[in-house]
Amino acid sequence: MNGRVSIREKSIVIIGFMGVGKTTVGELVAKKLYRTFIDIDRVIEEKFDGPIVKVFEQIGEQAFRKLEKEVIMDICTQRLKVISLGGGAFLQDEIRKITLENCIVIFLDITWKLWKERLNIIIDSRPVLQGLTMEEIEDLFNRRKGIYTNHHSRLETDHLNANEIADYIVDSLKLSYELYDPN
Ligand SMILES: Nc1ncnc2c1ncn2[C@@H]1O[C@H](COP(=O)(O)OP(=O)(O)OP(=O)(O)O)[C@@H](O)[C@H]1O
Ligand SMILES: O=C(O)C1=C[C@@H](O)[C@@H](O)[C@H](O)C1
Ligand SMILES: [Mg+2]
Repeated sequence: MNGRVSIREKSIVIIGFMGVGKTTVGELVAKKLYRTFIDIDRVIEEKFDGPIVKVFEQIGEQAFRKLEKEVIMDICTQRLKVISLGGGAFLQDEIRKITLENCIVIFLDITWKLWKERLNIIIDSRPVLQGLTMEEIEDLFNRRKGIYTNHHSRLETDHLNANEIADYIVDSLKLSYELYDPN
């Protein structure tokens, strides 16, 4: 894919911290835009026929990151998809570069105050959080902010439900299509 792809055809990539709602919102955005939804964690889970926690146990984080990169490099050059990344994908330069070049990258942001209320429902399925103290998780949350600073669009999600976030994304995309590709 090259720079001449119409903005209307570019795949949408959703980034942000673990549990912010990338998978939930991505699926809704895809439905609203009649596009295919791809969740990178799910692709990896299907390859391993088991949850991400098991994948980490079997191959370790380093091999997971390598696989995550390969899957994203392959998928993000496709058009007309909605793609939700894993929360750590943007740690890798090559992933940041290829998605920013080829896709519309949307950063779902959340404050620590709201995010920490969600910890209980996600901790069992997020190996990176397991065994950390609350202070260590907050530190990770703050350090990870830096990797998401490269994006095309940022949305503050505090106090919005997933459907409201998806509607906001769809509306802002339609506006940018009209602005940048009026035909
Ligand atoms: N806007 C929201 N308000 C409240 N809860 C939400 C919202 N969005 C998602 N959730 C809930 O938060 C949890 C995590 O959501 P989800 O799995 O979509 O996060 P994620 O960003 O894809 O995480 P990961 O980076 O680990 O893949 C789910 O239980 C989901 O129902
Ligand atoms: O933020 C992270 O490092 C991760 C987030 C999840 O989406 C999974 O990709 C995995 O649990 C690692
Ligand atoms: Mg997810």
